[in-house]
Amino acid sequence: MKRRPLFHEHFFQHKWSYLLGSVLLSMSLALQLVIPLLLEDFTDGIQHLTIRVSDLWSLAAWFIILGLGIFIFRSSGRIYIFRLSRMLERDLRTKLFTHWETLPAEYYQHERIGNLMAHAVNDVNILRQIGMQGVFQTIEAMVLISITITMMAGTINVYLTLLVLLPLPGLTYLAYRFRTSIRMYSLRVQEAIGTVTSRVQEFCTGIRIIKTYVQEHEEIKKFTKENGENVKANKQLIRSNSLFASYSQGIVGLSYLLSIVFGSLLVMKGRISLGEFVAFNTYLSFLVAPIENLGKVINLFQQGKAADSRLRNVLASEPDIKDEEGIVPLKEIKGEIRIRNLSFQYKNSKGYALRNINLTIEKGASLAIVGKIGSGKSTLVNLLLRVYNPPRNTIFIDNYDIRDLPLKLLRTSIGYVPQTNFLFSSTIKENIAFDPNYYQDNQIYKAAKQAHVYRDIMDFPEGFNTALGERGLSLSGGQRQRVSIARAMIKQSPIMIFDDSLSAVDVKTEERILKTLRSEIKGRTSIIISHRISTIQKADKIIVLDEGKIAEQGTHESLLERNGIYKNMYILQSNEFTLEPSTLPFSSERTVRINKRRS
Ligand SMILES: Nc1ncnc2c1ncn2[C@@H]1O[C@H](COP(=O)(O)OP(=O)(O)OP(=O)(O)O)[C@@H](O)[C@H]1O
Repeated sequence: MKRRPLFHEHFFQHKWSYLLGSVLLSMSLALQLVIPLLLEDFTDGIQHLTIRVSDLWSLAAWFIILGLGIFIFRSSGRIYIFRLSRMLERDLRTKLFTHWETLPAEYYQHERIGNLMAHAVNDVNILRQIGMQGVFQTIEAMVLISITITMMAGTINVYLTLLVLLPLPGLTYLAYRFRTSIRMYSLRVQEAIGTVTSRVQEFCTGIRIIKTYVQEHEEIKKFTKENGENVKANKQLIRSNSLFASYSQGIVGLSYLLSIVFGSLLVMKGRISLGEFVAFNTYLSFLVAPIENLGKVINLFQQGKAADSRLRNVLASEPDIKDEEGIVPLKEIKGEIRIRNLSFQYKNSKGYALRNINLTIEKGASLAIVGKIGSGKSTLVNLLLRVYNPPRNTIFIDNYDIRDLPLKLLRTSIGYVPQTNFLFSSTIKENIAFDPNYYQDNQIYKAAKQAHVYRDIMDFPEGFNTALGERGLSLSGGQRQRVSIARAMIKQSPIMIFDDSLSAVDVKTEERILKTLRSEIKGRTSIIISHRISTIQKADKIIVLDEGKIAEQGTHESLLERNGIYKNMYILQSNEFTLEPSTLPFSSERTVRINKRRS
């Protein structure tokens, strides 16, 4: 279904508030239009010497009263309308953020962060400006132009009014002519800002690599080029906007010229009084700003249209990983996992990441996955978590196809420590208790102790309240991993997944953590991925993945008997160097060389 422009949605939702704001603003404009009438009387009074000193005082009093009235109504109308535009800004950002949270991981692989930021910042800002200046100046222009023209024609001279208005339809023509170019250039500006923002974001994230690889110059070159594109796009937009504004002023100037020449003639012929001539030109001066603003507003609406359509495109992207129709209203998961004939191919990839996987993990059992880099280990757990959707009828938990389980239940039932440990810019405590459930301090401390990071945290200046991230403390790789483990442990989930979660800690710490984890996760189903045999050798079952297939499976002992990939890995990682090269399975020169080097 085609979605209504976002600004329309907001406008209709708040139509009564906008009406009230318009009424307040219109009242201030109506008061403003009394001024030329006072000036007319005053000028005619001076010309005919009928004015007295007391009239001057009353005129001054009128001006003060009018000024106060204009001030009160205008500022309250302005505050009212501007407040609505801030609400629009808030609602749009919330809508975007909420929508982004529903989108799958895949979406973020294809979208540049800079583009997403440009949507959240620039596009939303443009729509806010429409709600602010756009609405305010449109109301002002419509009210002022219509009443002013009525006053000019009704109270002074209809022919002179028609004459000075003659050039003004040219403004509509101009707006039409510039419409396409302004919209096109503003789209280019927004895209260019997206690119520059992405570059800055990438630069900040990768600053260490850039410096260590001495790529500063190259990065500056790329940035300068993209920044230049941004300036070029802006220049084109400014050129269009300026040309439009200058032509508009020319048209307004022509109206003035006509008013002065023909108005003076009418005064000389006695068809209008000098006071009326002054009042007429004052009215005309009231028309200049709104007519000019109308031009700017038309351009702003063009930019808004582009921003609105970009935002609607973002909001139209459908999350393909969501609760599907007919989900089983299960409340709890026990933890038996069955995988049947699972093959999986990423959308943008040619080959299969997983091929014909068949596997059962009993409730409470532990499974270890080893395999070369890129053999499909993380893919398997990502499918289990439905970060990507597995094909139907391939992965079952407690005999339910995971596609039929409520997504929230599935994910809250899995304590997951990912390969890349992301910590938020908040306190350590908040990073550990990162879950919909509320946790007491002692539960947080317990999880930290289980992950063997409690002592490290207590050594930090503010313990668990120490801030991490941009303006806080940086943790070592091993500390990050252990905080991530604590985050997963606190959930007490029936299924635990550790994806290469101990790679950054030394072997001794690893041993201690594993010992604690084994006793803490007893009775829960666990999956441990690792490149280190030492991490996984005590698992109930070990599978060896090779190019997406299960090449071997069994216990540590049974796999060592097989003289296969697992045993080869074991020997390579083992510190036993007494083995003769001839006894090594797949013994290669490289294996022998490594062993010699070690000894
Ligand atoms: N999002 C993705 N899109 C396309 N291909 C992907 C994606 N993620 C992984 N792959 C590919 O799928 C294959 C398996 O990757 P996966 O990350 O599961 O391997 P892994 O065994 O976990 O590797 P590692 O030990 O390095 O973590 C690889 O060939 C990888 O390039």
